[in-house]
Amino acid sequence: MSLSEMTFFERFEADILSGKKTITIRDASEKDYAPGSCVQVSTFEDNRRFCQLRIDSVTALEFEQLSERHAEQENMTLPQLKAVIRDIYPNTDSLYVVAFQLVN
Ligand SMILES: CC(=O)Nc1ccn([C@@H]2O[C@H](CO)[C@@H](O)[C@H]2O)c(=O)n1
Repeated sequence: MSLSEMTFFERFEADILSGKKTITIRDASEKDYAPGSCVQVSTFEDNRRFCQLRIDSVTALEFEQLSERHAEQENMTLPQLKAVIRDIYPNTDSLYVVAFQLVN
């Protein structure tokens, strides 16, 4: 996927648009987003564009370092966040926290 595009599962759309979700945690395939750049955001399921985000930072993180702070920024509990990440990325512990803000 291009570095000016990002997809999210549709179930997170409302939290992103309301500003409740301000990070996403990805694997190494998405670690190269450039801080300061804007990305077009679409749903994973039907590729429907729903917003633009500005990338604030991309920070390496091991699964075991996931904290309550990350969960808060995901609008989840820590056990929920860990379960979601294990589900999406069952085969790696090397993750990246992508912090963003909504454009407009
Ligand atoms: C659709 C796609 O390509 N990939 C992903 C990967 C992750 N995420 C979300 O980021 C957080 C931490 O992983 C959680 O909120 C995840 O559900 C997502 O929505 N879409």
